[in-house]
Amino acid sequence: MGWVGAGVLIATIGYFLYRYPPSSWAEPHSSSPEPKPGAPVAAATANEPVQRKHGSRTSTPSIETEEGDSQNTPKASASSVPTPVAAVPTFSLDSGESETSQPATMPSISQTTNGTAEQLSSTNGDYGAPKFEPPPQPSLAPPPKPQSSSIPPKATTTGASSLMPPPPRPRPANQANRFTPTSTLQPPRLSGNSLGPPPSAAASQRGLGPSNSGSRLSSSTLAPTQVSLKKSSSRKVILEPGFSPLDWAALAANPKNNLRGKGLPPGLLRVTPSMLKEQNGRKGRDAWTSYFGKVYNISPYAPYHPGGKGELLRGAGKDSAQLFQEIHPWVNWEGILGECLVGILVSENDIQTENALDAMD
Ligand code: HEM
Repeated sequence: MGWVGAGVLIATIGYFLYRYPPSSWAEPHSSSPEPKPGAPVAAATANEPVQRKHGSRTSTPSIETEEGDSQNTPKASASSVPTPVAAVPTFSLDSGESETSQPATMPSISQTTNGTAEQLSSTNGDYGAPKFEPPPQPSLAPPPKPQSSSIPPKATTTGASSLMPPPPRPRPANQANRFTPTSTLQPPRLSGNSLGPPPSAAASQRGLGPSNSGSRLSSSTLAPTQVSLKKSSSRKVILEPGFSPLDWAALAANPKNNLRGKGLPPGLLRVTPSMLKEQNGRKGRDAWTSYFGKVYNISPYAPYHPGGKGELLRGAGKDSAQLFQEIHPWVNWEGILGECLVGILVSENDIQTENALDAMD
């Protein structure tokens, strides 16, 4: 296949040389719009951007690109080979000094370069935009030459296929759609530069704190205000040394301490409401309280109560379930006062019947 392709290539080249002898190539740079490839010209003018973008898909565009710059020429010539008729004229321009044959296409380019904005606008909407006159080659000539004025045209014309993307970037948003890769690349950069994420994170923190400056925010985040608020709202008391929760745990862990109280018989007592009422912590008596049918001696725990002795004794001689649940339902009552269990709460009638039964015996 390689030999066949080479043969075809050679044949096409010979055909081009025969049809477009080198003498015609020698024409000066002057923009002489030859009407040879009328159809290609139109396509070139209108479709310049498209051709460069899409590359070799459209035969006409590929041809023009090849002509435009020697850089892309080799491949272009090969690709154009398949289309013998239309592609031929444009090729001749590519190989040598494309100025002669391609002027028609080039003029359109030059105009576009002059008014890049116009090109962009037209290209943005539809590529079938009106055909521009052919002052193209001038634009081609400038690119190779380092002329100041030629600089803008260079980008559009010579590098058209490759360089086209850059010019469109800044101006029209429509082009961004075309050059999806470039456009996509830019947005991400912008987003990264915009520091969207960092601000958002910081914003969240700021949101938590007051609307102050960063430094203030940091200090505020330390939450002196919140802490102070908790302190002010907190009803905890400063416990005396040796009365911490750990100290209480150590005390309760030893059964010899007899946290139930002195002078009580072993086993659970039947405590009537009247009996409970008498155990209010006054006159040297221990303070008892009931909690869901059980009676506890809370006097030993009073100095260890984080809420203070006074608060704890609010439940002395009565049921403390409501107070307890209102203030700190998360506290494990049984875990703390398990060793202080005195008995179970019974009604007065139960005690009377029991006493009657005992008397009968
Ligand atoms: C029955 C009447 C009681 C009252 C009126 C009472 C009241 C209080 C109060 C006002 C506080 C401070 C809450 C705070 O500002 O954070 C507190 C804390 C506490 N109380 Fe009581 N209390 C009672 C019974 C008990 C009992 C029987 C126990 C043990 C079983 C107990 C264990 C605690 C504990 C562990 C804390 C600390 C809670 C915490 O740090 O989150 N209290 N109590």
